[in-house]
Amino acid sequence: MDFYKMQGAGNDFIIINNMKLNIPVYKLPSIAKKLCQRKLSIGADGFMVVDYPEGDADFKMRFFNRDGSEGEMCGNGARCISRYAYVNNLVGKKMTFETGAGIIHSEVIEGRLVKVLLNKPEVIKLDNDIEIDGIKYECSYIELGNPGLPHAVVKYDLQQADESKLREAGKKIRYYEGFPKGANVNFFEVMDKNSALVKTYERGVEDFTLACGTGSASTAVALMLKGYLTGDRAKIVVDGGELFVEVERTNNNVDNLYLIGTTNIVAIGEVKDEDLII
Ligand SMILES: N[C@H](CCC[C@H](N)C(=O)O)C(=O)O
Repeated sequence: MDFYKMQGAGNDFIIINNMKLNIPVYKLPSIAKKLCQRKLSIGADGFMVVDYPEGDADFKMRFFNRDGSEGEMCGNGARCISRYAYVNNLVGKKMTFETGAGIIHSEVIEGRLVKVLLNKPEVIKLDNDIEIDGIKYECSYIELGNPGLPHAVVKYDLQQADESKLREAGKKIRYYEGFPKGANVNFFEVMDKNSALVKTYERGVEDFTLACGTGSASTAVALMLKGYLTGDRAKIVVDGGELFVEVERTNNNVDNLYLIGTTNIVAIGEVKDEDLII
């Protein structure tokens, strides 16, 4: 089984082409779980599969978290799979693909840089403040696409933060009863009118990742609509690098939401994991 290991802003993925491999879909979650284990296997935040499209798009992207759960979408994953499809001659520089949250339009701008038109925010609750164990959090809730990928956007003094307290908070908010699908928890600290620091505790990874693309985009939307950020382009600084988010909107209505950033092909290889019984 040939694979690519890629990362975008430190969010890392294993990618395979199931149009060649034809692995039955029901086997994919267990393969994801196995291969994404750090130290025991290749290790990654997520496992992505290029598959035959159901409609007119160029291909279908299936996204699995490292715990084997299927996510509706993944922004950094979408950027990486775009470059994967391009370098493997499956598509040209511009492409469309199906995801669990809807169709994605994407473009390999040049070299490692990819720009993805994300699914629109279908749910935006800007003032969704929450209280857990007596601690109040300024929080917004956003779902990208339909069915939507759930994101909480939470204010936090990240530069002063105690890592283990932050992780505890992330874990609690991720399972907060007010979020029926659970949520990816994006803690933010505004840097200036055009940039913010973001750290995401991810559903399905159940820990912080070095970056979350849809989380960074959801945060940019919430911060622009709340007036923390001005202009229509934001720089989001994450532990694994930088992402850029562009928001085209009519007042509070988001028309187009773009995620831009570099991708990195780490390795191209063949899976030989003896623990993997396919
Ligand atoms: N890291 C991803 C999000 C993965 C979504 C996943 N954690 C879930 O909620 O199923 C991103 O760049 O957008």
